[in-house]
Amino acid sequence: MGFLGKLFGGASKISEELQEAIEAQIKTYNLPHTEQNLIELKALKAMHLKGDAITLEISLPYPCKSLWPSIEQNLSHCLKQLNDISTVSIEFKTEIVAHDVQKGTTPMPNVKNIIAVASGKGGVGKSTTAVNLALALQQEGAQVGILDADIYGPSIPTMLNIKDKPQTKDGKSMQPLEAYGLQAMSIGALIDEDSPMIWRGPIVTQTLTQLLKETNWDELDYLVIDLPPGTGDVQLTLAQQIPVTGAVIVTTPQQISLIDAKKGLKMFQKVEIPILGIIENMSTHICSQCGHEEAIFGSNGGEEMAKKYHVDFLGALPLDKRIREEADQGAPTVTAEPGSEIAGKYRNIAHQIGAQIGVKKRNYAGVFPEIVIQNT
Ligand SMILES: Nc1ncnc2c1ncn2[C@@H]1O[C@H](COP(=O)(O)OP(=O)(O)OP(=O)(O)O)[C@@H](O)[C@H]1O
Repeated sequence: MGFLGKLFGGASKISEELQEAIEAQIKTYNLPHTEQNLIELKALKAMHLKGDAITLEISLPYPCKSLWPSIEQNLSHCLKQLNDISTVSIEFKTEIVAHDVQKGTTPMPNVKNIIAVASGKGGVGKSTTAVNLALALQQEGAQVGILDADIYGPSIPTMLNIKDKPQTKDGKSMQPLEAYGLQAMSIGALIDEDSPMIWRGPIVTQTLTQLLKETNWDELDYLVIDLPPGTGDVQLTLAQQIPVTGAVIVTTPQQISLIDAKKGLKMFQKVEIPILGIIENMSTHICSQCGHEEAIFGSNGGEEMAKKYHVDFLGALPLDKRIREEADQGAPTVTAEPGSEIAGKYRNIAHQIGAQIGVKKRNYAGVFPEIVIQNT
């Protein structure tokens, strides 16, 4: 007896044979960026069969709204292979849960998953990548926050055009700032733009941990943290103290950046934070005048590094004037030009990150999915 049959074999009016056939068809399709089907992902919540029309209620564990039409098409194709089914409709929802964090840390009650964005070297585009990814995750259906922990160059308020200072309701905690549907907090919002950051390590880590914990994040699925560049004591302490679900490393393809990115990778491995993957930024430059493509910083460094260290290569972003201009103007590319090829690249990376987290171990005992079959 199959999975659906085991649950409802006695009570359901649908023949056991049809249940098994439906289950077998569903199992032939793996969801994008995962190697799991709806049943393995515990994403199938209910099925209704009326005559030869079937409706599936599915709840995906990662945000991918722009992929829903193709998922629907693929599942319809699989189910329509059965003689008993001629119409398939799907009701989608996104339901992101909290996943495991590294040993020695406790998950935050109002933040389900923290994604740390790091780079070994400064200036490789870590903040630009972090903010575009946060926006992409949010556009795809998640509740997202961004914490600008880049003490040496807090740039998120500029990139999100945030001019307000954080407010407090109780004198103890701060309300997150808001932009484009994102919740945001930045060390930059609390300090004078022109004051040099000459704090010592322990003060930096204490301030950042406070900033994280004393912001009233509102039920976040993901909090993206833009870490300070480098792999020194500050970064190591943060990696040990912040409950992180996974880390993303941003690098340019050039050797000098890759050497530092490897140090970053090893730092996360040391504190047992899973690496979600490597992003190669400023991969190639496409001339806005003649369209000529040039690998200014060398080619494929990030991809080769990912292969060597057995981590995922999440994708490459070109060195493109628009990415800089739009971030400088306070509307990052994913928001300014959501239909552009570049925004598509950020979205693709966001899907992979979400999917990787979605298949990780949950930080509570997984509940057996409640599947309801109705035959009306
Ligand atoms: N793919 C890209 N194409 C064009 N410009 C980019 C790209 N990525 C980032 N930039 C630009 O490069 C500059 C540095 O980017 P960013 O501030 O994101 O780097 P960073 O790694 O966070 O730096 P730091 O951590 O040292 O503050 C910015 O002016 C940004 O607009």
